[in-house]
Amino acid sequence: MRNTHNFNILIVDDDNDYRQVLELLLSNQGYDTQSASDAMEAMALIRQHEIDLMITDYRMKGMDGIALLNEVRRSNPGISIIVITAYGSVEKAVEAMRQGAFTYVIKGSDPEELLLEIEKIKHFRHLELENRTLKKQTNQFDFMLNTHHGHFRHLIETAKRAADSNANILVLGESGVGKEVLARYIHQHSSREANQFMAVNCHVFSDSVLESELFGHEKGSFTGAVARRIGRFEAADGGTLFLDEVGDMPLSTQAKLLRVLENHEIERIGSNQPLSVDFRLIAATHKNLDDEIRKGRFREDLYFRIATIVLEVPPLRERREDLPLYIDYFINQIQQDLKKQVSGMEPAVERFLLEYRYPGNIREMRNIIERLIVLSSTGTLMEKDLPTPKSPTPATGSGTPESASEASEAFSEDGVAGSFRALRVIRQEAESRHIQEVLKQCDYNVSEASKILEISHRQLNNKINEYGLRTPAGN
Ligand SMILES: Nc1ncnc2c1ncn2[C@@H]1O[C@H](COP(=O)(O)OP(=O)(O)OP(=O)(O)O)[C@@H](O)[C@H]1O
Repeated sequence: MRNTHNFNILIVDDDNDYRQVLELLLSNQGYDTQSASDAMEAMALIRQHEIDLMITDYRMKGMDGIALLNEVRRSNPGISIIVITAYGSVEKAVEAMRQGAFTYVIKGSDPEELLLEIEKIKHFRHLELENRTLKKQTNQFDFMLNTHHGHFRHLIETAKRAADSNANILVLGESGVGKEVLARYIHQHSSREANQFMAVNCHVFSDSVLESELFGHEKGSFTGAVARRIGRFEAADGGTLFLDEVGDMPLSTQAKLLRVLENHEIERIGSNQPLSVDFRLIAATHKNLDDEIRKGRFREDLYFRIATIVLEVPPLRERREDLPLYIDYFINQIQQDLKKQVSGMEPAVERFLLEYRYPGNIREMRNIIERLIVLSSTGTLMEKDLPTPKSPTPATGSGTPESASEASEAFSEDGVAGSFRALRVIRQEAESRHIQEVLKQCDYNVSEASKILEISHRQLNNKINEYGLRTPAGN
């Protein structure tokens, strides 16, 4: 059974039988449904309920499906729309898509097709929500300009200036330094701000899926292509395309990307109709692309295309002067998010936060502070809730115990508190091994693995980064 909770679908059709069949089909899948036999009734229901998706017949007495679609797009632009049409009026349905319908479905076709389209809509809505949340976060990132680190300040100022141009930007830096945050910051300070920021992580898709993600495909262009799909290049039209982990892109896709950047045109897989696209590319990688070029794994001509401006984000451990700024920022943010008041921290916690080397960079600092706040029952951040051995090993090593032997050192270190920390380390190791095994089982398909592990796609990506797990393409 699909996870369909809290997804409210309005069915509009003057054909009672068809409407009832659809209602039955969708409520059997666990969706909440409302139904209306004409446009007026539909509009009344939209005013009363929070509707996520409207499925409307094209041809109806009175106001037809297209007029209803236009009315809903104007009054409730957040509602996704699918148009149902009879055989023979496909051009009209395509017109409906041009007017803003997500897709069309032919009456009497396999119901599984409709269910798949609904799944897709849910997926897109989820991405949009994530996008909005990240965008809200990005609004607060002007605090980055308060940096005390000369090179980082210069970098942010360059990013802001570069935002005005249309130049392709390459962001380099270790995992978790904030490359995506910087990319969003650039988008937000650019003239494309009102349009999409479309992020694609090249590392999480297998080679063929990556191409279909980027270019989209026509229905029937390969097994499993049950409906037309708009790719990310097209979806980023007018906005910014963020290609994360571009160093992991297979050579064949690199060649195709280069052509798109040269011609500003794409063809969906299974179509030979060129479509012009206009997006600004920001690419990012934690890899050393010079090395990759030398080893023949990255095209030099593509490098020159994507690297008009290169921004290299320094690791957090090289910006020690900024640690107090970030610590305060995250404590403020997280206490607001969790609605929990932080009254202070034990001196050992402060020492730790200021001396730790943060191999996972800003992402790791955020996680550590979040954990300290979640675990604190008194409002004071406590040493016992720190995730690693007490000594932060500021000068050498990563500061995170990486092996069972390090864990067992922590184990013998200081009685009960040490034992808890060691257990935590062992648990993290077990978790990392388990995730690696599941990934392997699923042939490194992150979506499939996240389902088995019962965590979100994003959480799994974070774990992959946190534990430095690499799929074969990343090795
Ligand atoms: N300047 C910043 N201000 C606030 N939070 C930040 C900042 N930079 C990074 N973060 C936090 O760190 C997390 C990681 O950032 P981001 O995803 O941008 O890093 P990344 O370098 O793109 O990582 P990866 O290479 O693993 O994709 C974000 O979710 C965000 O919470």
